[in-house]
This record gives sequence, C-alpha cells and structure tokens, in this order.
Amino acid sequence: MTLELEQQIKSAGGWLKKYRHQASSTGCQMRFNLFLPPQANEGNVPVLYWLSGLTCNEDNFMQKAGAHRLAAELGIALVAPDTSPRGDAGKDAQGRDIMDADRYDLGQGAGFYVNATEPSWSAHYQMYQYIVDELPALLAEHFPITDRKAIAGHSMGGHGAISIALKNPDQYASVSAFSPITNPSRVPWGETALTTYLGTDKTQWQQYDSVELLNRITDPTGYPHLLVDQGLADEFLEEQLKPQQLETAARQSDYPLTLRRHPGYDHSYYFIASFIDDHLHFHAHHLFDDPSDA
Ligand SMILES: CC(=O)Oc1ccc2c(C)cc(=O)oc2c1
Repeated sequence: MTLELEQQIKSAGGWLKKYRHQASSTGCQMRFNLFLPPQANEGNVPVLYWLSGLTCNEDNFMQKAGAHRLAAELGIALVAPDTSPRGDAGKDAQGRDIMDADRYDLGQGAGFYVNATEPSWSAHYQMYQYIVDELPALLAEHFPITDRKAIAGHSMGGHGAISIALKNPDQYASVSAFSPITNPSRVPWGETALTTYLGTDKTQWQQYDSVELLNRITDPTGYPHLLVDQGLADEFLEEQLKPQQLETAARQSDYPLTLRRHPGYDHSYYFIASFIDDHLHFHAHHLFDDPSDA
C-alpha cells in the first residue's frame, strides 16, 4: 500500500507526520496524523488511537489536545484518523450528492465509526473496518510500533472508541473517552446517523451502542479498563451524551469503569487539554503493563 507523507513537523522531541493513502475499506483517499515519540528511533512503541468528534478531521486532536509532550515522555505513538470519507465519497454512483452539505451531524466529518449498510452510503462509509482492521495493518507495515494498542476519543469519537473496544476486547489494552455519546440508539445525534447509515431496523444499531454492548457482557474478565471524563457544563450532556446510562450498564455487568464528572467544563478541546495527561498515564499503565493484569 502506498503511503504519501504530506508534511512532517518536529514536536516535543518527536515527529508529527501527516499522511494520505488510498483505503480499500472506504474506497477513497483517507488522511491520518501520526505522532511518533523519540523512542521510536530506538525501537518499537505502542500506539494510542484517537477518534475525534463531529465536524473534526485528523488535525484537531494533534493541534489542540496538548498530548505530544507527555506522549513523548511516555514513549507512546498517537494516531488520529479523519472522522469520515471525504471528497467524491459523498456522491452516489450517478455522481449526485448523498448528503446535505449544511449538516454537521451526517456525512463528511460524521462517519460515526460504523460500517454503513444503506445503499447510498455503504460503498464508502466503512469507518469501523477502517479503524479496526485497515489502519492498524497499515501502521504495522510501515512504522516502528508494537502490537499493543489503546483507544480513546471525544463525543462521537468517544462512542467510537468505547464501542470498538467492547467489540474487540482482545485488541485494546485500555479505552478512554471525553464526553462520549454513550447510548447512540436513544439520542438524536445517534438516531439520525444510525437510521441513515444502517436503516430503520433498530436491532442493527445495537452492535454499535456502548450501553447495549455493556448490557450483553456477563463476565468482564479480559475486557479493557474504561476511563470516562465528562464536563458538567457540557451543553450536550442531558440530550445527547447520557453518561448515567453507561454508568448503570457498567455497574450491572461489573465492568471496570472509572467515570469522573468535572464541574464547570464544557464540550470543547479546553476540557480535553485539561485532562489529557490523566488519559495518557492511564493508557501507559495498561500498555506497558503485563497483559495478564487486564
Ligand atoms: C474542535 C472541536 O471543537 O470539536 C468539536 C466540537 C463540537 C463537537 C460536537 C458538538 C459533537 C462531537 O461529536 O464532536 C465535537 C467536536
């Protein structure tokens, strides 16, 4: 597979590298940003995947979270993929636009980390497969990384990170989220996206719903520990995020969840930047620990 390096920028003693490649899962050009810590010059390093939220692309986390300095100290690579296919992937076979360009919650910037099955979307909107299979294989082929992975995200990306980790517990050492959409089947952003990408049969939605996935777990042994931070001044808290649903489901299945509520913080990257160090330390603990400790 050909990888095109578009730019590289020295940061915190490591390198931020911006790549583009033709993805087979999404059938289009995809971009991702990779931060390699200085330890990658000496040997292989583990990787933290970051899934961004609605309206974002591969740049937001790398520019705004302030994660490079500690990732460089800890020796963790960071990868931030784009949040959806773009360009001609937004057109149907006849070249007609399949999305309303004015919408921020569907289409470009809003892939929701699912594999679309609805005919207009299924050719390109395969973000689940891209994140779980194609991107890790590509990184393993081209970069000095170990097979230890962790995953994290924000809002729509928090939903993506938690659902992906719960569906692939042996793949991720740990999972964390800021302000995640916890129960997408039952909130407006999720209902819109899941209807559009998966159709109206709600049983199909459950495979991507963190609360539904947690409800199915009878024994959480071997599942990755989950850290969630939620701001209490987040304007989307009550209608879209519903961390209490996650908390209840985790309690019922005895799942190892740490949910922290922070007075005064909103939905922005200021919140993420305020607590990203805690998430990096959390992931480092699990990435570098004995795997049998999980
Ligand atoms: C860079 C930034 O501000 O990111 C951002 C803003 C708003 C949202 C919303 C409303 C939802 C989401 O999933 O992500 C997101 C990200």
